[in-house]
Amino acid sequence: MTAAVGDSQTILQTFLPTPQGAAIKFSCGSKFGVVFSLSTHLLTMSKVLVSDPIDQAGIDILSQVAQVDVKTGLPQEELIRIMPDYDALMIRSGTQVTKEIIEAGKQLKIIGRAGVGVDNVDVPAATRQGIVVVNSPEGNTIAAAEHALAMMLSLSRYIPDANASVTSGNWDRKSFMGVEVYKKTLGIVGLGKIGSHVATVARAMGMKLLAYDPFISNDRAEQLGCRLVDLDLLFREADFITLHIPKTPETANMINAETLAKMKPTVRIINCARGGIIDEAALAEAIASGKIGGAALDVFSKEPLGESPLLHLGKAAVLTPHLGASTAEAQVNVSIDVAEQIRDVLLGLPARSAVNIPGLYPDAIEKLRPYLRLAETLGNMVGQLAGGRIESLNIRMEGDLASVDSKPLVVAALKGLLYPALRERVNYVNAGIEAKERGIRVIETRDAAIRDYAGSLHLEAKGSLGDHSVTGALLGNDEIRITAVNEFPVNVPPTQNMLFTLHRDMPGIIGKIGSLLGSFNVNIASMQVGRKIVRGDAVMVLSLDDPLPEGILAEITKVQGIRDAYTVTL
Ligand SMILES: NC(=O)C1=CN([C@@H]2O[C@H](COP(=O)(O)OP(=O)(O)OC[C@H]3O[C@@H](n4cnc5c(N)ncnc54)[C@H](O)[C@@H]3O)[C@@H](O)[C@H]2O)C=CC1
Ligand SMILES: O=C(O)CCC(=O)C(=O)O
Repeated sequence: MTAAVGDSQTILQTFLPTPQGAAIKFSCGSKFGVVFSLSTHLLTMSKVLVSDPIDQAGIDILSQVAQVDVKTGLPQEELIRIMPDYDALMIRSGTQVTKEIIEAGKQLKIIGRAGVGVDNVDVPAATRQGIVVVNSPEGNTIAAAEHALAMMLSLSRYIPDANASVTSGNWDRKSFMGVEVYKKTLGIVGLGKIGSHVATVARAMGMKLLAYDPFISNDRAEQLGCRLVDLDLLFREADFITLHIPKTPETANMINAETLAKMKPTVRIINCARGGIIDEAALAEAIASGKIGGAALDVFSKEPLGESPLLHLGKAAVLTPHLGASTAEAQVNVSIDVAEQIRDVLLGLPARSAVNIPGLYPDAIEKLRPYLRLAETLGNMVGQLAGGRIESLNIRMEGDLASVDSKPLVVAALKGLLYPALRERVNYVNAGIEAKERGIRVIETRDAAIRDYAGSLHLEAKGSLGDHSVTGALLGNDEIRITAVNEFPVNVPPTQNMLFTLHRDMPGIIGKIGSLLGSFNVNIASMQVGRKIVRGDAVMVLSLDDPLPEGILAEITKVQGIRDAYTVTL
């Protein structure tokens, strides 16, 4: 059930994921008011669990709209136990959000990661359950880049060991002869946000820059003063190598015994990205045996690190406990960024940095919002017309829509298509995956030449009970119009209770349907017939004030000339 006050109604119906309850927006003087969940007839405030240390700035934002419980360092079993109470979970890198925790989150609508990497969240499990996962893609970029640079300089000048030596009462100037970074070659693996900032600063320090990133253009690399090369060449030529990539199946163990063997014996490796990108045993062995110069590591395969050969490498290794994002500024940034998104989702608004909603970025949403409603309505209608098992959904973007990013429209159409089967369990997060799991083939086509309306959408569902199509467009003020049903032209707004008939266009048929509905006390609000030729096949679309009583469809199909009849409830 979804209930809303004032203008938030549409937004809530459209965007609130898995609303086991309903969200109500109240105005109470603060910017957003308070969010309540209405479940089993009880009005309760939304609850957010913060399970890692998060800057107070974010907690203050969340407290305006929800009850916030800060409970850090909880064991998995305890998290699983308390998860059913919460609508949102906010974390840093400490909490491992496993499938079990997600499945326990029966009310959970959003997981907010106050940082970049979401590798501590089982995103596929969250997606499957329709839970939005958001992160803060830029809040700690500078902090992480500066940490990598600090690590590079610390390692090249042995600062941690020199400091330990002085604080132990020594004055040893011979043991800490370092190297300069000026005119040395820095190999940057991953030229995204953090890698780019590292490049900018390293260039200013007079370093020569090589970069490997298969998803970055030569132009962008050139702008940053980097030469894009293949990984092999980067490994062979770099004096320093710094990693700024996510951990993925492709990047796991990217630095291993074999790749280490290609590197200069003086090379120093910096990893402030993710543990597991380096084979730690192979790295420790390469440093201990003098095959490479050293390493500075902020991230590890297992955190906390515990016993490891990396602990016994003296000044050739600089280790920090995942501090890349640990600056006052970054923690405020990520906390606010993620708290705002959690607040928005609890209020039924879209999240700006959802990692598991395909193509639904704020700009796209704003531009497409009326068309998303259109796609969802048409999906819902065509699904109900087709009935049975849907084998494929063909979505044709027509007119102006032929040139827009179709992903959000496809997701919206699938959400509508699956709504009759899954009700509130389907949302923008899981519509794609739910369709795929049901074996529904999605075919997208475009036709800019169809110009009956500025932009229209045509959906055709092929299913076990037959094929049906609906076309729709928007009138000037964003009003939805159904403009064709099974290729028969009509012009009707969608309404809550609709009846469609496929029939032969012949005298008296409309009257018969009217009388029949009247005999069941069903009031007709409007009626329209679409036909291509006089006395040929036709479609009748009726808007009804009341839902059709049980059994009446069968009666309608007995009327002479009626081939089929369908109800659609929106
Ligand atoms: N130590 C810490 O506390 C922090 C660590 N990080 C980590 O730093 C890493 C980079 O973060 P951002 O720069 O914000 O991400 P980003 O997404 O802006 O950049 C990542 C880059 O890696 C590239 N890439 C992906 N797969 C690749 C592959 N197989 N080979 C080469 N390049 C590949 C992408 O094209 C992209 O340009 C992430 O793993 C993130 O989790 C981020 C913040 C703090
Ligand atoms: O939350 C943290 O301190 C870690 C940050 C991080 O690793 C990330 O943002 O990817």
